[in-house]
Amino acid sequence: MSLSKVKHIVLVLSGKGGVGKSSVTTQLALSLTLKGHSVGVLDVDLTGPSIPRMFGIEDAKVTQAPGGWLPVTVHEADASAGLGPLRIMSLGFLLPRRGDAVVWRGPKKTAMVRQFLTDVFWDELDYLLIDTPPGTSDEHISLAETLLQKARPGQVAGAVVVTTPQAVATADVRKELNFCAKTGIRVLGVVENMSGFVCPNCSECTNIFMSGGGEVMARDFNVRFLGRVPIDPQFLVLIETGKTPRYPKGTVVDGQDFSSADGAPAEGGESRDSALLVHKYKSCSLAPIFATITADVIADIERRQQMPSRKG
Ligand SMILES: Nc1ncnc2c1ncn2[C@@H]1O[C@H](COP(=O)(O)OP(=O)(O)OP(=O)(O)O)[C@@H](O)[C@H]1O
Ligand code: SF4
Repeated sequence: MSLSKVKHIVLVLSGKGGVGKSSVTTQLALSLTLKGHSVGVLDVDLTGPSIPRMFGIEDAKVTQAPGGWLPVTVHEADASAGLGPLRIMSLGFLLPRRGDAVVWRGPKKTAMVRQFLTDVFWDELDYLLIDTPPGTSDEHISLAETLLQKARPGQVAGAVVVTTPQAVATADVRKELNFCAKTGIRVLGVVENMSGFVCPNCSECTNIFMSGGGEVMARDFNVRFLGRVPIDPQFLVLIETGKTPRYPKGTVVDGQDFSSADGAPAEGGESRDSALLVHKYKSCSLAPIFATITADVIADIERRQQMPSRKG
């Protein structure tokens, strides 16, 4: 069975589209591999699979093997660099026009989600991150049901819920948290994305929307608040063009100085080689923020694993 070699499954959820669920999935995956873990990403966002684009592997081909579809490798493990391997499977690889949204009706979508969970051949993985469609739609419910049926007890570690300062004001995120409670999926924590802005022109990180709502909401639902992630246009540049992030002198994000040295060549240059993404990401102002979020999530999962399982 495709999930049998996977240690922990983590869902990435958002009540609303466009809040940065795929970029959070991408950065969690990169951070986990930078900590030496073997990681898979399964993109079942049928509303517009964006994971292949984020990793710069839109043109990759998936092959069918006796064990199922073989995921695409972004980079292999590198023991000398303490790097774990990263593999991706996305519905986007199977669409004739990459980036298209799927217009199938309910039953076909449900069948596809089931097939995705059972027919992808994952090798040994410490973490499988699942990028889910936004909302609490049919795909969601089907995904949650199938996942809980197919997974071993305790294999689904829980969900990271992504929101933005504006989305907190809507009912969508609360709906998502209620959905988790109803389906029995533990919430690992809430990430408030697009919380502030790392300006490319001066060294300020400015709060352009009210921030802090995610933390209040997490408290209301008695779940962990994992942190605030600012909008960093350099992250977009990295994803869209493959250019290593560069910052004006004096740029301090989350207490860390990111000023780029004048004239110094950027690591990895401007090559679109997806294997270099993880190395370039280390220069991004969001990397230390995600390193902390990831460490928190790992610690929580490991702590729970050590707790004696409750019977009955
Ligand atoms: N913190 C951030 N800094 C800079 N750009 C960001 C950040 N978060 C998200 N983005 C960008 O905003 C856009 C939307 O983000 P993303 O695709 O991750 O959202 P999503 O919630 O997965 O959307 P969808 O509902 O379409 O799946 C992307 O271009 C992404 O790169
Ligand atoms: S942070 Fe500075 S450069 Fe950026 S928009 Fe604000 S004032 Fe302008």
